[in-house]
Amino acid sequence: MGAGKTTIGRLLSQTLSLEFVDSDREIEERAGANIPWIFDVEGEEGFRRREEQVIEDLVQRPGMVLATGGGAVIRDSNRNVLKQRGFVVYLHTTVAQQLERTAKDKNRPLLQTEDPSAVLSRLFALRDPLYREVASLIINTDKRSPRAVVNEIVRKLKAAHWCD
Ligand SMILES: Nc1ncnc2c1ncn2[C@@H]1O[C@H](COP(=O)(O)OP(=O)(O)O)[C@@H](O)[C@H]1O
Ligand SMILES: O=C(O)C1=C[C@@H](OP(=O)(O)O)[C@@H](O)[C@H](O)C1
Ligand SMILES: [Mg+2]
Repeated sequence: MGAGKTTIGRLLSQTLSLEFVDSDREIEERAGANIPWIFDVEGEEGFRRREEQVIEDLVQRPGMVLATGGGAVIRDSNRNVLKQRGFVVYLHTTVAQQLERTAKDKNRPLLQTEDPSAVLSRLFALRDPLYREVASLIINTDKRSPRAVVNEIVRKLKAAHWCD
């Protein structure tokens, strides 16, 4: 959360003239409800079920940029299809930077707690190995503009022959 998946994914898609989809937005559209509502009513488990279905569907589409939510890597099935179908970029970010970037946003239910820093640190410890397992590329986003990050991703995509 706050690594910049949505922001950088959108900018990357514009740069490459590809369709952009954010799995969180797709979940909200299909549910006709926002993420805080889904967490309230169905719990995190209900949200993860929806997320798995949406990712399974979206990875079938060719030639697109997909931004997932930060917890998508928890499920083996998501990691498998992402790895199989995509060039996966892990946007690596420190907890301090994540905190700064998410502080004012009330739309992340997991961070609506007394101590979001502790939550982010715990999630980072659990998820960092999973992001590494699925990543084709790891990029540090701390103190770097979205444009600089996108330019580096494009360079690496070209080197790996994923785009011209
Ligand atoms: N590299 C960056 N530098 C500065 N601000 C950023 C950067 N990437 C994202 N942001 C800002 O941080 C916030 C969270 O970004 P977002 O794209 O929603 O992250 P994610 O989808 O990974 O949770 C947004 O306000 C966005 O403008
Ligand atoms: O890390 C997580 O578990 C989550 C991250 C969120 O997406 P972003 O990573 O885009 O903020 C969103 O999917 C949901 O609030 C849960
Ligand atoms: Mg996002």
